[in-house]
Amino acid sequence: MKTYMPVMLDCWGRVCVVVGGGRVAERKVGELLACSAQVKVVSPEVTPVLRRHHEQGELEWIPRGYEAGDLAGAFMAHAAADDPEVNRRVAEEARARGILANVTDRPEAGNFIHPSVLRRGRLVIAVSASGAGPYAASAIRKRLEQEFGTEYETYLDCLYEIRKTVKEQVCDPAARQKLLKKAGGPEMLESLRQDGFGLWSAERIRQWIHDNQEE
Ligand SMILES: C[C@@]1(CC(=O)O)C2=NC(=C\c3[nH]c(c(CCC(=O)O)c3CC(=O)O)Cc3[nH]c(c(CC(=O)O)c3CCC(=O)O)/C=C3\N/C(=C\2)[C@@H](CCC(=O)O)[C@]3(C)CC(=O)O)/[C@H]1CCC(=O)O
Ligand SMILES: NC(=O)c1ccc[n+]([C@@H]2O[C@H](COP(=O)([O-])OP(=O)(O)OC[C@H]3O[C@@H](n4cnc5c(N)ncnc54)[C@H](O)[C@@H]3O)[C@@H](O)[C@H]2O)c1
Repeated sequence: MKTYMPVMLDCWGRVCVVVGGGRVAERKVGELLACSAQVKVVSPEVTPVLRRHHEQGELEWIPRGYEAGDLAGAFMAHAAADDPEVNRRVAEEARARGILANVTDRPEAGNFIHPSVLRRGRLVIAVSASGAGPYAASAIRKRLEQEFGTEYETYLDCLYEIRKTVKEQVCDPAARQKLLKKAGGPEMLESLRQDGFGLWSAERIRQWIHDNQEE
């Protein structure tokens, strides 16, 4: 069985080329735009959603078929045309350039696959069936959607601020570690729940540090 390495890629501002402009390309572009990639779509035709992204200046659309050289300067490529021969050529160019490639009709020709993704602000839950079947990954993601509600977005925003303040204000490594461990634990989620998931003020954070340092 093939096992994959899960990673969180920083695509911000990096050129990511998507060859094809259909339903599958649209899904992959959605994920790329969510992480602020610089998206370039090469396809004679695109879906209305992709066209709208283009008109709003959110991506570059090259309205023609793929040509060798289209991947120049790219960080990542997606081969999502409905022509296997085109996808094969895209995969080949990506391999020759040593860049990341997702090949939608023949995953083994590329070097990464997409998980099913649940986002709650900073919380990202990615589910993969490692190629066994996208419906299974999607169904598991939908179950997790029930458990991890929108409150997790505020929870992690708060945690981010608390961690920043602790790192600025608490010099002793042992005390710092104790606080950070506590902040990441289940009690913090409960405290925030009791406060109605409002973002804590700087004063409230200082108070929390003070209360929990003295214990
Ligand atoms: C999770 C998700 C993420 C995303 O795409 O962003 C995703 N596919 C999704 C949907 C979906 N895919 C397919 C259908 C039609 C139904 C069906 O055929 O079953 C639907 C349903 C729909 O479209 O509604 C068909 C399909 N998929 C692949 C092939 C080729 C092959 O397996 O050889 C074929 C046959 C094509 C054909 O022959 O026509 C390949 C891949 N699809 C993957 C991911 C990767 C493995 C993921 C894993 O196993 O964990 C992998 C390997 C590569 C990749 O794409 O990265 C997303 C769900 C998002 C969500 O709902 O949350
Ligand atoms: N991995 C997945 O999640 C997944 C899911 C379903 C289907 N697929 C596969 O993905 C591919 C695309 O499926 P779809 O449903 O988006 O198809 P689609 O018919 O909706 O879109 C195909 C797109 O490819 C474009 N295209 C055609 N020739 C091209 C060329 N020479 N250069 C660039 N673009 C070209 C078309 O203009 C169109 O925009 C198919 O090969 C399909 O088997 C993958």
